[in-house]
Amino acid sequence: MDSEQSPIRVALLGGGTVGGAVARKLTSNADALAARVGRPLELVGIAVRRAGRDRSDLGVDPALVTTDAEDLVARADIVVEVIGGFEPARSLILAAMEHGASVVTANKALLAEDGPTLYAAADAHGVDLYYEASVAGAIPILRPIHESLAGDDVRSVLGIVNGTTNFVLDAMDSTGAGYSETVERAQALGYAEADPTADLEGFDAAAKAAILASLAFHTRVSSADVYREGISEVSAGDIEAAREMDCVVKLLSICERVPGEDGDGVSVRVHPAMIPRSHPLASVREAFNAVFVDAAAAGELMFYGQGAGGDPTASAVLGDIVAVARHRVAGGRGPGETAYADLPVLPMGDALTRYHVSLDVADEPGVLAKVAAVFAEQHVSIETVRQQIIEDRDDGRETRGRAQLIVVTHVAPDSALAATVDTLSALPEVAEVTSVMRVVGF
Ligand SMILES: NC(=O)C1=CN([C@@H]2O[C@H](COP(=O)(O)OP(=O)(O)OC[C@H]3O[C@@H](n4cnc5c(N)ncnc54)[C@H](O)[C@@H]3O)[C@@H](O)[C@H]2O)C=CC1
Ligand SMILES: N[C@@H](CC=O)C(=O)O
Ligand code: NA
Repeated sequence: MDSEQSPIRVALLGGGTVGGAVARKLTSNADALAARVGRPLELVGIAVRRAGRDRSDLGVDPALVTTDAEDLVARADIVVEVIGGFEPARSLILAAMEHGASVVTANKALLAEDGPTLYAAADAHGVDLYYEASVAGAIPILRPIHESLAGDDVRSVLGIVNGTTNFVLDAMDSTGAGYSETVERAQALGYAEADPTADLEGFDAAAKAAILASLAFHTRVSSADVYREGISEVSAGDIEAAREMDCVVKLLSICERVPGEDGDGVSVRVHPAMIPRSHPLASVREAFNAVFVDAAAAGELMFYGQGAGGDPTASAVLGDIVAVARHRVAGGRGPGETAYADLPVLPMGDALTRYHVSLDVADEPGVLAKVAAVFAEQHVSIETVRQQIIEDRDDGRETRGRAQLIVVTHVAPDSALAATVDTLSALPEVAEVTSVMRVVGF
C-alpha cells in the first residue's frame, strides 16, 4: 500500500522520440503534475538499450539512465513502456504488472497483437493498463470511446491515424515532392516508425484500427483481422486521377458495425481512398490526424490534432500517467477490457465500397458497351462514366485510336468490384487499367 506522502515512482522504458519528451516534461513540469495527482511523481529510472551514449538530451540526472530494464520495473508504481515492438516490451509490461505496477504504453503494435493478454494480466494483478498515445498521438480518442461513449452505441469510426503516410500523400499532392525524399523528411521529424515499412504499408494504421474497433464495438479485433493496403502502390497517376476528380488520396482506417440478418458483424479496414476536397478529412494536412466517430445517440463527432512526434505523443502519455497515478492516490482502477459483444469480423470481400477506375482503352465502337457489360455481370452499378481522348505526351497531338475511360461506381461488395477490375484487365480492348482506387465520402 502506498503511503500518503511518498512519491509515486515512475519508470520509463525507452528514451527515444517519445521517451525523451516524456522524461523532459516529467521533470520540467513536476510541481504542476504533483498538484494534479495529489502526490509527487518521482522518475526512478529510464531504461535504454545501449550504455555509454551521451543522454544529456533527456534532461535528467545521468544516474537515472540504466540498461537493466528488469531491475527498473521492479522498483516502480507506474511503468511507462515506450520502447515499441513485441519483445522485450511485452515481457517487461507483464513483469511490471506482476510487481503490482500500472502500465502506460504507446505500443499499438503490441496492443493490437496481444491486447487481451495484457488486459488479463492487468486484471489478475489489479493494475491499470492505459494507452491513449497508441492511437492518433496527442488526440484524446481512446478514452472518449472507452469511457465518454460507454453509454452510447458506436456505429463507425473513420479516420486518418497515420501521420507519416498523410505527410507523404499531402506532399505528393500539394508540392509534387517525390515519395522517397518525403519519407526521409517524415523520419527526420520523428513521425515515422523505426522501420518506416510499418507506416508505409499500413501496418501502423491497421494496428490502430484494431485498437479503435475493439474499444468501439466491445469486441476483440487484432491486427491480423484488419484488411490492409498501404500507400507504396499509390502512384503519381493515382494522385493526378484524384485531382481530376477534385479529390485527394488519403490512407483511411475504417471501422464499421455492419447490421446483418443473422446478427451484426464488424468491418475493419485500412486502404488508400479518394475523398472529395470538400470533405473535412481532405483538409487534414502534413502529419496531422483526424478521426470521425458516429454513435447512435451522439451522432457524428470529430477529433483532430497531432498524431505523431515526441511532444504531442508525450502529452497523451503524461495524461495517462496522471490518470493512473490518481487511481493510486484514490484507490481503485480505471475501466478494463469490454469484449462482451464478441462480434464476428467480416471479410473484406463483404465490405460495401465504391471504386474509381481509369482505363486506357481502344477508341472503337462497342468498347464502352463491353466495359459496361463487365460491371453489369458483377451486379456493379455505374454512377458516372467519362471518356477523353488520350493525347500524345510529346507534341500534344491525339494518339490515334486510344481513349481514357473513367468510371465511378455505386456502392457494391468489394469482392464484386475487385472481380470487375480483374475481368477488365483481361479484356483485349483494355490496354491498361491505369488507376484503381476506392472512393469514400461522396
Ligand atoms: N514517434 C511517434 O510519433 C510515436 C510513437 N509511438 C510509439 O511509441 C513507442 C516509442 O516510439 P519512439 O519513441 O518513436 O521510438 P524510438 O525508436 O525513438 O525510441 C525507442 C527507444 O527504446 C529504446 N530501446 C530499444 N530496445 C530497448 C531495450 N531492450 N531496453 C530498453 N530500451 C530499449 C531505444 O534505445 C530507444 O531509446 C513505439 O511503440 C511507437 O510505436 C506512438 C505514437 C507516436
Ligand atoms: N509512425 C506513426 C507515429 C504515431 O503513431 C505515424 O506516422 O503516425
Ligand atoms: Na491518442
